[in-house]
Amino acid sequence: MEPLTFQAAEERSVKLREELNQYAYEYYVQDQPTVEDFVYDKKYQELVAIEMEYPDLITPESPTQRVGGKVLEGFEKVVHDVPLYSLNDVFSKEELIAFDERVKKAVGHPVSYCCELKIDGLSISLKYEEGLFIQGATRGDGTVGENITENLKTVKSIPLRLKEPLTIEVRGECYMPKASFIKLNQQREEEGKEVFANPRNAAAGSLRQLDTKIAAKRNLSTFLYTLADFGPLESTTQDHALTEMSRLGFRTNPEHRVCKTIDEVWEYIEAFHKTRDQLPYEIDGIVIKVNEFDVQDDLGFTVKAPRWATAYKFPPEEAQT
Ligand SMILES: NC(=O)c1cc2c(N)ncc(C(N)=O)c2s1
Repeated sequence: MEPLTFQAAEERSVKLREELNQYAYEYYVQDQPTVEDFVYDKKYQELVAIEMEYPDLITPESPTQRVGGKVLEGFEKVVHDVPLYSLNDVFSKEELIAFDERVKKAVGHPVSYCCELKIDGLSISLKYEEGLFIQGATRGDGTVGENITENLKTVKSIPLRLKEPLTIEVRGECYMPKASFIKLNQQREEEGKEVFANPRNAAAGSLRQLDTKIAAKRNLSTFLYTLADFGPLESTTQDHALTEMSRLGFRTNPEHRVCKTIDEVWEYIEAFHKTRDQLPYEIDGIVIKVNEFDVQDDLGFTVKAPRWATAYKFPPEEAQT
């Protein structure tokens, strides 16, 4: 086939990138692929060939930028503009009711709660400038984390460009699905390497790799759940913020639910305590947040944790006898 002129190559690369990023969004974010792998692979190879012929055509959101390949000397430190808070845990229904009583007493009226699964992964913070992914960092101590942007670029569910050119910052969890964890440990056993104790350690170990090619192969995924810098977004509740993050292209957890009473919260907790083994990812509890952001602002924070949220922790799994 005759090599394309620059003009033709530019037009073709724009179209290929749009198609490939849409396919990847359907597969990795919506879990609803619409094309077979071979369709994706064929178009991907065509884009690689065009970008090799005309490297100036490469853009930051090109899917070819997700394969990793840099070997970093180390991770730079990142100071979080908005600190990542930690949560006060509760371990019983009684403690949960006491949390609700404290909230109602402080606020003076009943509130609704947004309940979300507590994903057993690694907290991450993602920064976007005019829609472009510019920085990804670990939680660290909540104020200072590590810059792991290069590794996070290889995580296919993290959008390299948002569906709107917004300047925002979001937080969430990077995790390894149970199936990937089992496969990875089988491989490591065959290679005589030490196996990971659990998916959380496997995800953390993958994101701490200085060779980004290794992270790219670890099939990590994400659920985003906090708007840290709203930019121009005007969500007034946590539930709406999740909808907005999903609209912008982030992967959010579909199991969240707004509960009007603490009894409803307890029903939600019991339901997932029973069924969590059927989830394709590990959870270690439920996060309960006052849904309305103005009420969150009224309640504020203690030294380290929000007064408007708590984490109900499941008892450690009964040892599988
Ligand atoms: N430490 C924290 O603040 C949180 C930790 C987590 C976690 N591991 N999974 C989900 C959520 C959530 N949906 O809010 C939070 S919030």
